Amino acid sequence: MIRFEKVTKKYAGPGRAALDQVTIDIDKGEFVYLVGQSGSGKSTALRLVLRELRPTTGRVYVAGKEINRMAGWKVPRLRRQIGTVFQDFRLLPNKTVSENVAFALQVIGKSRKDINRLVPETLELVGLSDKAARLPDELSGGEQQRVAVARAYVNRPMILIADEPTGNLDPATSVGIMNLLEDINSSGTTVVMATHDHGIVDQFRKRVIELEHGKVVRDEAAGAYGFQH
Ligand SMILES: Nc1ncnc2c1ncn2[C@@H]1O[C@H](COP(=O)(O)OP(=O)(O)OP(=O)(O)O)[C@@H](O)[C@H]1O
Repeated sequence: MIRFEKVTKKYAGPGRAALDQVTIDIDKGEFVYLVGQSGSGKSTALRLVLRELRPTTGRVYVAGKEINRMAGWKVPRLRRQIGTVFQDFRLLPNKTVSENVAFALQVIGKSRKDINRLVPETLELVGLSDKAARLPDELSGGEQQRVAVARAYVNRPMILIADEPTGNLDPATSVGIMNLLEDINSSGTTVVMATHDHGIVDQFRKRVIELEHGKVVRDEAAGAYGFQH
């Protein structure tokens, strides 16, 4: 589903490559943690999958297509198949919960009929049916992140990318978000999650890919957060 083939990404300016000859293969339906210290290259890897960046050398494949070569007009279609969740939620403050989730479908031209079916169904899935008419600032952090997950998943993407999704949440709330991500993963969506959250990685064992200075130093099925921590 996602393949990095000897991917090197060097940003402009001096300094070492953010990713250095990285080869990774992630199958459909996997749940993978990307771990590593700040600056190790996790966000760069995620941005390459979204084609927000292109590799300096090497190839990135998503669903069998080499996305660096993909024509620009096809990129929105690629991104439509990838849901994203971030540490800071990124909800639209003036839209209700329901409108935030609906907006993700409106911008890709879904019909009113589909929107009216998918939004309540997805809010139910994340346990927020009763908060549909609230504004984001009337919700707890955990609830806001549930809205963000609903928004990422409402189009049933083949891949869900989560960059530090539990970074702003307390441990109990984080467990709730992980349960949701696991449910989404069970439906067949491939989940790639960059995280510093030792507790979560150790509790919800999944494949762990560890980066250090832009290189893969560990790739372990059902791994712990790290040996050194
Ligand atoms: N837009 C950019 N321009 C130049 N250098 C960048 C840019 N983005 C990231 N870098 C550098 O690339 C390296 C990898 O950064 P990246 O953000 O991928 O790491 P990370 O593992 O996601 O870190 P964090 O856990 O802090 O989010 C770092 O040295 C960083 O300073």
